[in-house]
Amino acid sequence: MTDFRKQALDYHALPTPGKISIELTKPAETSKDLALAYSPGVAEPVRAIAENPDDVYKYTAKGNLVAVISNGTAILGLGNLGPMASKPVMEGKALLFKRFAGLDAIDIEVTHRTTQDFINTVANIADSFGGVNLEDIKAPECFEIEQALIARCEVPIFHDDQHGTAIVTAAGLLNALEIQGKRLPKAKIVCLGAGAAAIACMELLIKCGAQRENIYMLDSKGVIHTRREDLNEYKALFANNTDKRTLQEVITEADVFVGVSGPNLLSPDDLKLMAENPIVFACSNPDPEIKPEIALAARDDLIMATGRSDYPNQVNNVLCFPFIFRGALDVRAKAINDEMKLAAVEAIRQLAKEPVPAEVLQAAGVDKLEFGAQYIIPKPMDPRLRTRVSKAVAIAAVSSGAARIDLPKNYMAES
Ligand SMILES: O=C([O-])CC(=O)C(=O)O
Ligand SMILES: [Mg+2]
Repeated sequence: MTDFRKQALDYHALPTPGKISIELTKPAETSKDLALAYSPGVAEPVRAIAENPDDVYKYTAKGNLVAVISNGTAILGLGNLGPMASKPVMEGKALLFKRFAGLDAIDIEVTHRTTQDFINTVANIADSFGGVNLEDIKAPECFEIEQALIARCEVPIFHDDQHGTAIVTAAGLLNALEIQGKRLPKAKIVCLGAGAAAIACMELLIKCGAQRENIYMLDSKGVIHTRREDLNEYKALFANNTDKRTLQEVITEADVFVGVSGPNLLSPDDLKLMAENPIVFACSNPDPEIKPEIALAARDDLIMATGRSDYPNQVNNVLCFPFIFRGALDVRAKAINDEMKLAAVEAIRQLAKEPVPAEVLQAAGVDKLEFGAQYIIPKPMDPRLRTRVSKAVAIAAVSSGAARIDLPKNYMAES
């Protein structure tokens, strides 16, 4: 067993199995405490909520609680490994919600027969939470699931692998293009992968100014083009009217490569075909489409990002999901809409242009971080993400009509 593998397994196993637990927020020591916490005192908030449903936010933990729900059908870039194998990732998301946004999160892994079964399960429990983060659910079912749940639920439903990934990709890519002296409306973009993250990333890039006809998406069968007859309705939106069929043909003179597929699918020779000053986001987790050291050896005019914590430029939905939920829950948003997503893109993007505090440099283990090829996007442990992104999202929720309450006083004021 490699050293790192053992460390990772020990981290999860010792001293207590798993990464999360539940703690109490009220005293529960004396008979008096128990009389308040449980019978008979608990009857009082029961009656209050029965009379006024919004009181659930006043008397329970709902307003600070997120459900992280998966069926394990697309765990990271590892594939369909089942609900229980997804549990470490879902606990990991709960850890990140708590660590970065102070939100309590609980993982729920659903075993189901039909897609409708999964939808019913989630819809029937969604009200217990302030919001639902759907995670690692395979395409194309994930699209139908998210749409059905948004229609049925009163709390925000957010498929992280679609929108979290898309928001962070858009923020990083807009900055990388700026550094490379390029513009999104002109950029030729190759997207390797046609799953949840791919479709959502490209749709959001189009909302940010990319041209649909400049996008070449590839699935396991090659370029998605208008003459293919095997496309589902989501892939069909990206069918390009082209006679190019291979990765090598479409990546020639491309400005941007976005990989949301699997490990080692981009070769140094492919990379050499790209236009000058290219941008490569190799975001498959845990193993990118090309390793940064290999990519940078092939091209020195490259801006390179991965989904991982151990290289510069981590384009990973961790920069988004804790904060978009923080902002949404703090104004009791009914949904997470496009206005809120675009506000998150802009807030993440702008933060990378500001001087980096010493504590962030220390946590990142580097002496310097300055907006440029090695620093296109903030670090996950930057505490300003919480204030900036959550605030931008909450304001957008209020102004777009998704919020059920106004911004709290002095919301996310920075000290
Ligand atoms: O977990 C991560 O690092 C990012 C993510 O959502 C995925 O790859 O599915
Ligand atoms: Mg995921």
